[in-house]
Order: sequence, then structure tokens, then C-alpha cells
Amino acid sequence: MAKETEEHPRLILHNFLSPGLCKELEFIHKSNCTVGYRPNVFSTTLSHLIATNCAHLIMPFVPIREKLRETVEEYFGCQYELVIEFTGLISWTKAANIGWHSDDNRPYLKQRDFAAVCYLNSYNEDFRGGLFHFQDGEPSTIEPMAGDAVMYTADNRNIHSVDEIIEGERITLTLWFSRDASRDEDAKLISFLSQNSLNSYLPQPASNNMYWFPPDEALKFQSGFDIRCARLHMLGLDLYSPCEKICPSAVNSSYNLLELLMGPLQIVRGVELFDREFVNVMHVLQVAQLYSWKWSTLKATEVKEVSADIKPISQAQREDINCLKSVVLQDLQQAETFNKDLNCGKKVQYLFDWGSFSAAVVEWEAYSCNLHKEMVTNFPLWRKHGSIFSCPLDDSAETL
Ligand SMILES: O=C(O)CCC(=O)C(=O)O
Ligand SMILES: [Fe+2]
Repeated sequence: MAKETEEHPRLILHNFLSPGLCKELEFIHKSNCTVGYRPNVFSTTLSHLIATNCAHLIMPFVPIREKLRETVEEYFGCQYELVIEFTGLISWTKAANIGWHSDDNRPYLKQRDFAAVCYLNSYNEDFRGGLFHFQDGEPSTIEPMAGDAVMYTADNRNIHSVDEIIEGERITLTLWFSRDASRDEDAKLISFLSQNSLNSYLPQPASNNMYWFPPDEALKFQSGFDIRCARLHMLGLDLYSPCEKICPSAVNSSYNLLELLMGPLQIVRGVELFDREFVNVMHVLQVAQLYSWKWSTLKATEVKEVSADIKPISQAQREDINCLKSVVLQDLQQAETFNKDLNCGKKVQYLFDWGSFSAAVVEWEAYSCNLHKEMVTNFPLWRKHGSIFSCPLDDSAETL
């Protein structure tokens, strides 16, 4: 436990999160994030997951939120006193940085008593720059490493900064804790969950401007790009809308064409069309990111013949694909530079083959369905207790 008199109450723990959980949270972030609250920052909040019909993706956060709260309470000597005020996945890309500050340094942040930052990827491996510094006391500099966690008081005993990101994407799981019970994130999430139907796990995109980068351009969509499509592009994938012929015409504004992302889509790689429909761009992105997360194990699984699902694209389809691409990646060069910076010099993300990709579609279904079942089983208990916690299986079976 931290001594009462400690000048800079803080705790650094290595390997607090397992490598598997780091990868899973990275997958959730890369397939759901929106353009964030500061320049070159992206975020995935739990309320955003609920709002986009992905409440099941809260499940992987549940045990780690509990473990973090218990650790903070125990170390800082405030057992049973804290509520979680905010949970989010946050990523910083090239040029993002933050100068010296304490985390309660605004009138509307005064409720924050403690912070916990867990690093999901690693300095000099996944990104360059982005070192964390405390202004006073030890340690003065922290090199973020996947799985490590930093916890500190949110007041001016722990003034800190983060260096500018030079290259890559620096991803964290960030939580703030409060002694003020009225700031309990759980209560808000439970009420939000109650208003949403929990009968499906198919993602439902938020409005397009929330995914447009840079955000200042989102009102007119005349330059910049859609971050979801940029991430797909980075994985070598394009989109085809099977619904209608979309070729450029004066009546089709960028805004209207962007609406195609909300509807059925197919995946294209080079000259090959994957002959299966996905419900919208979020569905495509989640499957593609799951592929990127698990491709090495998917390769080992036996997959049935998929060649029947792959069709060569026609000239007319190529035109439609290019047309949609020119809208979603309005500024293609900017998107490509962004992707290059995001990749941190790594050339190959994965070795692509349609057999494993088909396996990813099946795996995505199983992964989402399992989490959804878990969510539906847990939710009545969360509502009953007014808090989000890992329910022992027997207990939930008994109550339902
Ligand atoms: O990501 C980090 O290391 C810290 C970020 C930070 O200081 C903040 O979000 O207030
Ligand atoms: Fe901070």
C-alpha cells in the first residue's frame, strides 16, 4: 500500500494484462474506434460499443476493470470507496502528444481521483515516440510496453506528459476512478444497455462523420478519409456495394455515396471478389480485423474449399469499386501516408489467403455469438446489483 505521506503516489506493474487480452482489446479498438477528442487521437468508449449494437464487446473489459479497481483501491488505501468513472481504448497516431498536466486539471474533471493506463502495444516495436514522463519523482520516464500498467493519483502530485508520436499507433486501455458515487460509469452503462435491445450482435455504424479523419473535414467530406476504409485499405481490402450501380454522376454527392457504407457490402482484394455479403462496413471491418488478429492460428485450421466463393471482378464492378474508394478515401495519398505511418515500418501484416479469410468469417460469428450469450446471461445480474462485474456461471444459472 502507498504510504499516506508519499509525495508522488504511483504504481507501475509489469505484465498486468496478458498478451492475449492486449491483442483482443487492440482488435476491438481497430474495428470500432471513432475519431477522438484530440488531434490524431482515436477512441473506443463502452457507451459507443453499446450505441453501435456491440454491447457484447464489453465482456472482455469486465474482469480487467474489476482487477484494476481492486488494485488501485488496495494500493492507494481506499477499499470499496471507488467507482469507475471512465473506461476507454485510446490510440495516438503520428503528431499526437500531451504536455504537462494532471488528470483532474479542468473544472469538469475534478471528480477524477485516480488514473490507470494499460499499454496494449510496445514502444519502438509498434510505435516510435510516445514516452510517458512524470514531472517529479521516480520513475521519471516510462517506456510503454504491452501488458504494463501505470496507476497514479489524478491530482498535481502526478503531473505527467506524453511525447509526440513519431510513427505507428500507440494504444492504451485508460480508466479513471472517482470517490464520487454519482460519477459511476456502470450506472450509466446499465441504463444505456436497458434502452438497447440485446437481441443481435450485428454491428450498426454510428454516423459517418464520427469516422472521418481529420474530423475538421467531416462536415463537407471533401478531403481526408474514412478511418474504417483506411484500415481496410491497409489490410489490402476494398469494398464493393452489390446494391446499385454507383458510377460517378452529378447527382451523387459524396455524402450519398458514403451512405453505401451503412448497407450490404462485399470484399474485394485485387481483382478478386469474395462472393458473400456483409451487413455493413463495421461488419466487414470486424471480420477483417479478426483475420489480422488471428490469421496465424486460422491458417492452421482446416477450411473447406472456398474457391467457389471467389469471383473475378468485371470492368463495371471495377469502376464502381474505384468510385466508392475515391469517396471513402477522398484524399487517397493522405490515407496512404497515414497507413504507412500507422504501420511503423512493418511491411507485412499477414500472409493473405481466402481459405483462412473464410475461416475468419466463421470465427467472427462464433466469437461474437459467445460474447453475446455471455452478455445476455450477465446483464440481469448487473441490473439487479447496479454494477458491471464478472458473474460466476453457477450464480447466474441459479438466478435466471
Ligand atoms: O497514454 C498515456 O500514457 C497517458 C495519457 C494521458 O496522460 C491522458 O490521457 O491524460
Ligand atoms: Fe494524463
